[in-house]
Amino acid sequence: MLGDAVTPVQFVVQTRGLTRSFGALTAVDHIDLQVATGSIFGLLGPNGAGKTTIIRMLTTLLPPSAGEAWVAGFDVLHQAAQVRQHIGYVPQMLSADPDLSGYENLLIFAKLYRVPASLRRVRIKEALAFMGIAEAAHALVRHYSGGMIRRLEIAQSLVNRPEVLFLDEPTMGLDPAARHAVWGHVQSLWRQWGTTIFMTTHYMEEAEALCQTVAFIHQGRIVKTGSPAALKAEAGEGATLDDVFIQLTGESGEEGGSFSEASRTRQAARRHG
Ligand SMILES: Nc1ncnc2c1ncn2[C@@H]1O[C@H](COP(=O)(O)OP(=O)(O)OP(=O)(O)O)[C@@H](O)[C@H]1O
Repeated sequence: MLGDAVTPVQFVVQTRGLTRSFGALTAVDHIDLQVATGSIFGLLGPNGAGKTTIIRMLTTLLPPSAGEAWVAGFDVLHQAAQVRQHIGYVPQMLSADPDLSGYENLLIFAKLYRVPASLRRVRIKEALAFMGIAEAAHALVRHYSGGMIRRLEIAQSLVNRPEVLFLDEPTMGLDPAARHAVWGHVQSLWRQWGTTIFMTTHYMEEAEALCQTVAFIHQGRIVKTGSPAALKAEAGEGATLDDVFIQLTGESGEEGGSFSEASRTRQAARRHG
């Protein structure tokens, strides 16, 4: 929780040789990462590059096959409970219950995170207001738009005031207006609370709008790290971040069957059928 860390750390996420295999497949291959405390960091890469697997290891949901990782100063393997107390995680898949109100969904998360009963109401109201959905707090989530559901899911992860917030494809399947609204709320969260954001995205425009540092991952390996501006300059005059993506991975960030498929899945799911 904010202000609750044992010692302030310069790098709120650090990995050394982090590796995860599934049978013969090495999905994440000896990753060394350092994410500065208080920054917005973007992990970029094509479908199947290993982004979600990295997030799942950093959020203690999946044990590494080899290597080490620390989040908020705690070892993900040996201090998993402490890591969980200091993070929020918004997965790609839907995590809100459509048959409950927004308030009720947040109450479940507040209990899961063991927010003291006396603080729950305040924390929930604060998170709903922060994400701009206070007025819909008592409506059933099945009546929310896709953008509102996404903002609710982020609000859910804020009730324990996380030091680091992991967002896996935060605007997947949203229309441009809803996407911009999510960006605005993520930016104010970062500005006002100083929360470190660790996100993945396929949208290069999103990475440019939000991230100070990005790392490109391809076939389980980090192939380039830097600021969007520096990487574009290095790629050549007039290069866009999409050009950098194509140069490094041989694929386009926003096209391709599997991405479209994933996007459709999220769009279909966002209104809960
Ligand atoms: N539980 C699992 N069992 C077997 N293979 C897996 C498992 N989880 C992921 N993989 C494989 O590991 C590789 C990396 O997957 P991962 O989901 O991390 O990629 P990604 O970059 O997040 O892609 P996406 O954008 O589709 O989420 C893929 O080849 C995937 O099929």
